[in-house]
Amino acid sequence: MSNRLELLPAVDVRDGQAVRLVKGASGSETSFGEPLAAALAWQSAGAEWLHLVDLDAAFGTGDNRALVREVTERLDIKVELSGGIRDDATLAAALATGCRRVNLGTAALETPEWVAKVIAEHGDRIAVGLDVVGTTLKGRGWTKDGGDLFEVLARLDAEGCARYVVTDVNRDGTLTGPNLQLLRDVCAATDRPVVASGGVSSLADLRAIATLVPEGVEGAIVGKALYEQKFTLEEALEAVS
Ligand SMILES: O=C(O)c1ccccc1NCC(=O)[C@H](O)[C@H](O)COP(=O)(O)O
Repeated sequence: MSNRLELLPAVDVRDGQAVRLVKGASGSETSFGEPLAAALAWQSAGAEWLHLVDLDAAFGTGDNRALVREVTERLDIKVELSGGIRDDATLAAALATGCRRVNLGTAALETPEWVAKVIAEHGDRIAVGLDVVGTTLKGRGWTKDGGDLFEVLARLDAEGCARYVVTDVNRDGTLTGPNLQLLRDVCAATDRPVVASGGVSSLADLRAIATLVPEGVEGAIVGKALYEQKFTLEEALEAVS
């Protein structure tokens, strides 16, 4: 494991547009234009990863599959793909985009046998998104309760899950800072790498997350702070280098 925090700028897509939500709530979108333009801008700024979310697929309001495939194909950097990947067909379509890995969320809560099977088949191309309010997991676009964080984490660890993307839903898109205690608690409960998501507002937040690399935090997803120009991606990469 590297001792440098990886940064994953986020492009969340709703109805063909790059958007930011507040606490993941459907209807709270602010639009930031073309997803491909945003992704190419992060790549030019030095990103090694893109976190790409199909929000329509996550919410069950359609999908942006063609656009997600186009973005993934046009980039040279690694892509982590999230949103609505819940069965063989959606997983096959997601992996066929050429993304480096996918995040499963709802499926880990609702169809655990299938998730165990695809973890066994695809190894570290599968990550699980642990999206929580308190210690209650959220599925179906973060709208439905789905069990206890630490019980599900223990089960996924036993099944060989390679990596977790941990989001405090109440911080997501709020620019109120990451939930560092949640990240510490998850790292204490698993030996798998953790990607932090939600709430980053400043370079100080990124430096604070970087102090958790020795505990198991591997990366941090950054969305709204970049779109609202709280700092540039170049500054962020410098801050964690
Ligand atoms: O990732 C999902 O599947 C998802 C589902 C429903 C609502 C939101 C979802 N993801 C949001 C993100 O991954 C954000 O891009 C990320 O947490 C960045 O948050 P922030 O830096 O606070 O804008």
